[in-house]
Amino acid sequence: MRPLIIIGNWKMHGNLASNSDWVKTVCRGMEQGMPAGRQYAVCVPSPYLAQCDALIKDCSLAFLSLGAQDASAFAAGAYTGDVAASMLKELGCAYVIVGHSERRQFHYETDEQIAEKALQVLDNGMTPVICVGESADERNSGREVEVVRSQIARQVAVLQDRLADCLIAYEPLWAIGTGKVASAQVAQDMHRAIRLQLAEFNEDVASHVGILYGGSVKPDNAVELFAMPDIDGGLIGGASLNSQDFLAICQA
Ligand SMILES: O=C[C@H](O)COP(=O)(O)O
Repeated sequence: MRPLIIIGNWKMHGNLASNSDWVKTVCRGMEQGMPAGRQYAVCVPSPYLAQCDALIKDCSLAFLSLGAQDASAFAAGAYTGDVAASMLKELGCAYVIVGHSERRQFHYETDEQIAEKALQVLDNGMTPVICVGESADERNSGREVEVVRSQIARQVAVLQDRLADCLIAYEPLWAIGTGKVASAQVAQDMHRAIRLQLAEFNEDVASHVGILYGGSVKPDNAVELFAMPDIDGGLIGGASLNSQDFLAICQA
């Protein structure tokens, strides 16, 4: 049985004061009791990892972890501005998002680079959250499954059995930050397609991999999405910035 995993992604938002309020509010809310068997995390901007690590450790909830939003594809070296997976590990991260569509769009990341990043994250004992998803044009021209299959195939080619220790986040680009959530059935259909594709490679990997949905998840649509058999949780952007909304989604 795969656990439900809900991960907030603050993207490039936050400051020292608001981060502290957020973590303290979420911890207080979670201390009141959460549905059993779930895992939660928040992926914060790199400069705030140490701060948020200390705040999360202070509340010592075994089911709440810290995550990062990207890692270098290299272990160390002359890569100005990049952050190595080993550094993220030292700062308390359990999860690292790789290949978010905003990294693909603004930093021209390729599937091959994303797979190398995932390997670095795995080699340092953390869980990569590998993002895939199609654009509105690709869906409108009926190519959504083909596009996502090609992204997944490139991950399989590099990661092989190690995919069993990764999470995949299906995030249709047309649903990110737009308020246009994929219907639960549209999301389920793509999650199913991803799982079937993984099963073509290895049935054991397919049954173990958690596939999260991301794209305009809100407290009022989370229950229906998370009830789908192949949706194993969510990657939450905008709604994770509000501690009460994030808590409500975690409790959905
Ligand atoms: O990483 C999160 C996704 O990009 C979803 O963002 P959103 O919830 O603001 O649509």
